[in-house]
Amino acid sequence: MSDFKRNEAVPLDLGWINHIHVNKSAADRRAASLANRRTVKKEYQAAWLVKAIGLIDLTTLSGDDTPGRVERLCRKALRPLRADLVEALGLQDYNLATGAVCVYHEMIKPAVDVLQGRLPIAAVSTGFPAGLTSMETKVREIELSVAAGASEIDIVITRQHVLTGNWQALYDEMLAYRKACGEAHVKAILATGELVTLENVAKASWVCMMAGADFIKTSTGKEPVNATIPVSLTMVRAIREYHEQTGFKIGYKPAGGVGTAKAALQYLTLMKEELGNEWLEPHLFRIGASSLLTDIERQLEHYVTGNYSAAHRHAQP
Ligand SMILES: O=C[C@H](O)COP(=O)(O)O
Repeated sequence: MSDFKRNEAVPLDLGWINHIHVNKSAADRRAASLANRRTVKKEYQAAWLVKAIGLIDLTTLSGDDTPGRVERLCRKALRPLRADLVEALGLQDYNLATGAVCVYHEMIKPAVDVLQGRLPIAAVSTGFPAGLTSMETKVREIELSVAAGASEIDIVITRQHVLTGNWQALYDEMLAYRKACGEAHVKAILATGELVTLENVAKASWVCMMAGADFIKTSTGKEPVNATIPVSLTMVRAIREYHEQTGFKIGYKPAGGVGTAKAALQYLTLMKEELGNEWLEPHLFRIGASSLLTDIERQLEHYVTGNYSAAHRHAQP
């Protein structure tokens, strides 16, 4: 991470944005092939699942969240696996924890109380999940979340800017959010399930990166369709090309509906194949998920009790 240079806004190039084209059937074919990949050999899958734990933004974003639930989530984030599993996997000397926790603004304080700086806190701001409060309210929400102790802010973009092709408005919005975040890293949630086409997903990815987003993230988890492999392929290829053109490395966060070890392995494989090992670290890759850790723990338990092959019959990356 030593040569890591945080993204900075670059001028919006509308000529470039308007010419972006995505070959949907090629993306679909590539996505279908990913399910059969053998990049990660079976014997390494347990190690990859342990790695995946460190990439999770362990999330609770429910209307009935309470301080008690968030405190429990944070304790789980600090000790993601049961002690017997840690011992069986030989991980006693490894400081295993999730990448971060992700909560609503009102739940930052209980998270701060438990984590005490040991893990980053990501807060969803800007009128999550629809993002349809006033711009003034959204910017203020970011400022309050940063002041409360969030070091990462997951913003939601205004979907109508994409749906009406108003790229300048999206760029200006993202610039304002990035400025309000200050030193806190900003993840731009595109809500891809509401953007209709992969072309829109690609264009929105580019505009948000050009306006200074540190990460681009698929979904809030509240849209009818959340993270998918074709959408992810489109976004990580935009990240790859943005890096080639500007030298800035942007992180990627699939989120919403990523609930199985099998899905996590597919996303790790995708990142490795499209962007390389460097993008398998928490400063460039997170998986936003509320239930994934439970399934990973279950699969690792099968692994240490010898039932791993059976458990992973359908989980080949
Ligand atoms: O940002 C994270 C998502 O809201 C989590 O979605 P999930 O509950 O489907 O895992």
